[in-house]
Amino acid sequence: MRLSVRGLTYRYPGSDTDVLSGVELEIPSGTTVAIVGPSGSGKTTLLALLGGLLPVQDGRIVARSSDGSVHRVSEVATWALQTVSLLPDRTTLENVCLGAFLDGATRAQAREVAMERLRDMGVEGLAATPARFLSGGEAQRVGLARALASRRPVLLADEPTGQLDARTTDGVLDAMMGASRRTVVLVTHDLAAARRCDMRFRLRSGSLVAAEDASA
Ligand SMILES: Nc1ncnc2c1ncn2[C@@H]1O[C@H](COP(=O)(O)OP(=O)(O)OP(=O)(O)O)[C@@H](O)[C@H]1O
Repeated sequence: MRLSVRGLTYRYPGSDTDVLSGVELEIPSGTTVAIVGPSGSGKTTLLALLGGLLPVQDGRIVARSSDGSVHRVSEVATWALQTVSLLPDRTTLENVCLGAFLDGATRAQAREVAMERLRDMGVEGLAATPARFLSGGEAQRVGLARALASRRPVLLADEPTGQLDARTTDGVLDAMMGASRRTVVLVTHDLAAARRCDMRFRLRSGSLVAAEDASA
């Protein structure tokens, strides 16, 4: 799924400045893209606009599949958010099954794919644990497993490794960027994660600039 962003400008209601001004972005199908930039530069806002959580005020966002058909990103994307919202009284496995139910999987299919994604994230031992007992980092990995349990071709991820140590982050990124060849938009402060992406952009003064090296 190819994503195109043209002239995207956004201002929060009541504010007198644009958070984003004229953002241009072209993401070929199956490409992983990191969006970096200082705190408050508008990264989460851009992701929210991409996924339809905020209404587009000015500009255009299009998702196009290889046959040329056009989609709303919200219909083809799955999310991994900074603050993971799991159902606290349901088990880890049940929470991850929800990702597969999004695609219309049967209960048996959902359980199979959910167990695979939990293994990818190294948390399969927690399958039967109610989500309310998980640590922050465990919950984050379960949230990512839930996102990846869906076959939707676009993954929008906001700091999905923010609560993980470096070694765990590596394994999680392997799974996230692995075989499925999704189009991934990753908002991150984690330079190691940004460097693993095919392309990197920095938000500066409301616009995106190519970031060869994600360090500055
Ligand atoms: N609902 C809102 N109403 C008004 N202003 C907002 C709202 N949400 C965010 N902002 C402002 O928009 C700007 C961009 O915020 P955003 O969360 O997109 O930045 P960010 O780059 O993701 O930051 P961080 O790295 O700290 O998560 C900030 O100045 C923030 O205060």
